[in-house]
Amino acid sequence: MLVAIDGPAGSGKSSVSRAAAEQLGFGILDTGAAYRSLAWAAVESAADLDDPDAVMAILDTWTYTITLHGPQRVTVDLGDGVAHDVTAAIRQHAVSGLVSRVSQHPPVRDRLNAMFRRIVAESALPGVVIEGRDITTVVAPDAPVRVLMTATAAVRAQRRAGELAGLTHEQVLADIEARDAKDALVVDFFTPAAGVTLVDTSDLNFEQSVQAVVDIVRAAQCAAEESE
Ligand SMILES: Nc1ncnc2c1ncn2[C@@H]1O[C@H](COP(=O)(O)OP(=O)(O)O)[C@@H](O)[C@H]1O
Ligand SMILES: Nc1ccn([C@@H]2O[C@H](COP(=O)(O)OP(=O)(O)O)[C@@H](O)[C@H]2O)c(=O)n1
Repeated sequence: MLVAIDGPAGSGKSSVSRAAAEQLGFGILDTGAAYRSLAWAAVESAADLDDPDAVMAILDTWTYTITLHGPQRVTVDLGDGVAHDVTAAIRQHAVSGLVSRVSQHPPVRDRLNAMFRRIVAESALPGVVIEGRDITTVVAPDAPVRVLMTATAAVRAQRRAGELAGLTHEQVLADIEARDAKDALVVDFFTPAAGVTLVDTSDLNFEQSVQAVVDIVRAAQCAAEESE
């Protein structure tokens, strides 16, 4: 079973999807990690992040891996046979500020979307939660469970501020609003598409958010069993 989850920065998609996947015995594919790794790779190769051809050239030569269960581990081989562990590097604030520049290119998105579908198809897991910005609409529009996770900008900034030492709430709020605005030029992750369930986590704690997703998946599993 495929569970598609989208949402803006700090809505809880990654952490909630991971915990829900664990409870369900499913894998988890964090698609943002690939865009982050691509931005990291572009900087590492001194490529122009705004030039789609330069970014596509990296996709032609790199080898990207990500774990679908257990602790997340992400590696990038830039073509020289060395698999760099970028798990921590791609979470750095500097990388977050650059990702929208590589994710804005339509051919880059097409290539990564094909990679995401391949990773899921080859996983041989009973289910995979796949989370990002355009999973419910572009990557897996036919997924039996599709969720848009939201929270107010202030709540999202508060959650992120807890992770980013040294930045004020105002700085974090300004950063995520700027990134969301740039990302939203390419994909709409603020309004649920037809058939997508909205989960607003503004007034939910972490456990309640996880439970909301697990409940939606269990209801879909029951409905599928009944129709068999
Ligand atoms: N419902 C929630 N209530 C409180 N904290 C949450 C909730 N959901 C997520 N968090 C915390 O907020 C932070 C950002 O969540 P994350 O999953 O990284 O968001 P996203 O992937 O949407 O950017 C994490 O530290 C996470 O533990
Ligand atoms: N499906 C996706 C996932 C991420 N992204 C891009 O990757 C960036 C990082 O995504 P992320 O999910 O790791 O970001 P957070 O919401 O965790 O901060 C986003 O700001 C988008 O630019 C995307 O364009 N499409």
